[in-house]
Amino acid sequence: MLASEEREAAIKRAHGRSAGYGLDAAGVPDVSRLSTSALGSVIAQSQALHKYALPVVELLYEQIAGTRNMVILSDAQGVVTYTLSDDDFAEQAERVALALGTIWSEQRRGTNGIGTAIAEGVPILVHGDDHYLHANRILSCSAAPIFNTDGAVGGVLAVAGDCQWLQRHTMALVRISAQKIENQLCCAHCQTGITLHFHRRPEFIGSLVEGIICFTPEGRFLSASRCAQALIGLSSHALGVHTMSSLFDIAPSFLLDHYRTAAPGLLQLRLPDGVPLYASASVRLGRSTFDNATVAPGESLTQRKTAAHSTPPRPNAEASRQLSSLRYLNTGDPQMSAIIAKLTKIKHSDIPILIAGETGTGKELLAQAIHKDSPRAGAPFVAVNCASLPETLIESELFGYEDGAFTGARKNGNIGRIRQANGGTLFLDEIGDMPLNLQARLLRVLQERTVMPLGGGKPVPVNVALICATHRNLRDMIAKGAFREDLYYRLNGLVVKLPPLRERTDLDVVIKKMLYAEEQSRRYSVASCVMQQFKQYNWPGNFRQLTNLLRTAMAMTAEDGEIRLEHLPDDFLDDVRNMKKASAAPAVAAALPANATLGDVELSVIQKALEAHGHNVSAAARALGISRNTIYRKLG
Ligand SMILES: Nc1ncnc2c1ncn2[C@@H]1O[C@H](COP(=O)(O)OP(=O)(O)OP(=O)(O)O)[C@@H](O)[C@H]1O
Repeated sequence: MLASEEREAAIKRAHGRSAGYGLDAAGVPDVSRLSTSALGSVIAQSQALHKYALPVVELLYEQIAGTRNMVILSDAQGVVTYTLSDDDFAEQAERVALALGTIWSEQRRGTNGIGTAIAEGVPILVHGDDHYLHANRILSCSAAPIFNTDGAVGGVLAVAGDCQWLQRHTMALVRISAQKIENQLCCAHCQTGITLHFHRRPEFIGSLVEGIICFTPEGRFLSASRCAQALIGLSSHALGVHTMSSLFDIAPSFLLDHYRTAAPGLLQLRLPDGVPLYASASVRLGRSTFDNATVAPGESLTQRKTAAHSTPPRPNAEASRQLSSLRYLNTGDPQMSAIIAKLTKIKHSDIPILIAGETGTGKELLAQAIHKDSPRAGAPFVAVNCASLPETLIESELFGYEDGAFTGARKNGNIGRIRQANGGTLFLDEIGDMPLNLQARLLRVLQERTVMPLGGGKPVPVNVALICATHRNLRDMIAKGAFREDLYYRLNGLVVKLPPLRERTDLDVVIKKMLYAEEQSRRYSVASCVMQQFKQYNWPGNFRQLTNLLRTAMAMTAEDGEIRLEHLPDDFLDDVRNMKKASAAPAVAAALPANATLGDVELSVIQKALEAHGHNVSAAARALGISRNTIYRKLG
């Protein structure tokens, strides 16, 4: 909305343009209107705009009904394509030819709400004598351009009425409504793909000022709302060369994993310049839509209600969402049942929890389930992977920093992940990878319950529940002087060790739930000979590998949805064959010394996979169900 001097300047410019068009201010206005067929084709061209704008127009009308006003929708040339008005204003509107098919461009009508909003490209109030043509000075018009995602004006939303009845808040209502329409037009670009709703402050997500950005399922840029362009600092045109990874440093597969977790809270993203953002996402793939509503693996993924797709949640899905997440993870394996029983007992206390287990066994998923079942469920769950952050960044990332604490530090500083988790749960994944000097700082935070940001300032009190995870043997690390004993005893209030997939006795139930979570609109099943192979396989990548394998196999199935041997990837079948000759992981483990750590076993499995795939890292990563980066990291 323009400040009053800016508005006056805009009106002045509009008068200049109107005079330039040779209009006679005191003359009879051109009130001609399009023929019915010409108007029909204009409306047909505005179909997308109408689809998303009309519900908003009706809502807007409800707010101004009875105030001698009319809500108007025009196309980008100022042709009125839709009106909704009070009867007592209709006569006045008729007098100035404010009707369907009339053209309110500045060229025809001089300074006026619709035409001037198009010419200036901003929301504007044109009131009484602001109008260039004397005949229109009985009007007051609040108009806002509706921008397409490419930045061009696609139409105008306006409220026009008797100038003696000006309602001060009308301009704000029109501007908000136009923005609502723009946001919906932006989301409409994403019939299949990923839509991120984001803002620097979590409380603004879901509000009108959130940024909306859409990507294809592969992560290519599709569209961005104006707020998104402003928050990112790039125009829609400049965003065109970006992908989800280049902008936010996350891959679409990460999002899919995120929405299969038990408590997919807000995502925490970072722009290339380091600015942190909070985001929620809606992923629409084929007939499945899932988003930030609570989704546990195996539960029905939440069907997001939109005007276009509205599927009521199924009663059983509703019921299963009532189950606690920990109970949900209890699928009948005795080791898991024992873990869940222990965790359930302490879920109301803030006892630090240490989760051990091989890669992909569901450590983060369990941590989220613990958080979701705890009294802290309404507060943030903040996960930090100590292995994936460069050593130089862990400190600033965790503890935050003051303005100008170091070269390259962001203006206004950064509160750090520990403070972001205040009131909630801090999950430190791969805690064994935390450098020794930071272990000392973390210990101080846990003892003193305060954080001291880098670059000075006062200690800030924090209140977090701590859950850590590791695939390493921390006791061995302590013996080697690589992990602080005092920190270890602070972290291990309760230690639970997640069983690897090959030891789980509930594979049938788990797979059934996973298939259902992937796709509820179709029934999938696993042929018994395939299940037999699954049970014999050693699953070095654990759940992560199983998830990837099932996704691929599901895409291969025929009409009946049964996963048969021919639907499994060749490298998996090769692995199964090789393993039958000599069961890989136990053999690897057996070949290692008795005091070998989980890390040693992992390393051997990775080396074996590399050998089996001719040292092709991508093929080995695929076979293990882990990323190439993980292989490089583990080998490094
Ligand atoms: N019980 C389960 N049922 C279904 N999917 C699961 C289960 N446990 C884990 N997964 C899936 O497996 C993948 C890996 O899980 P998660 O990240 O929790 O493992 P992790 O042990 O933390 O892995 P890493 O050690 O590599 O960080 C995720 O996609 C997760 O959703």
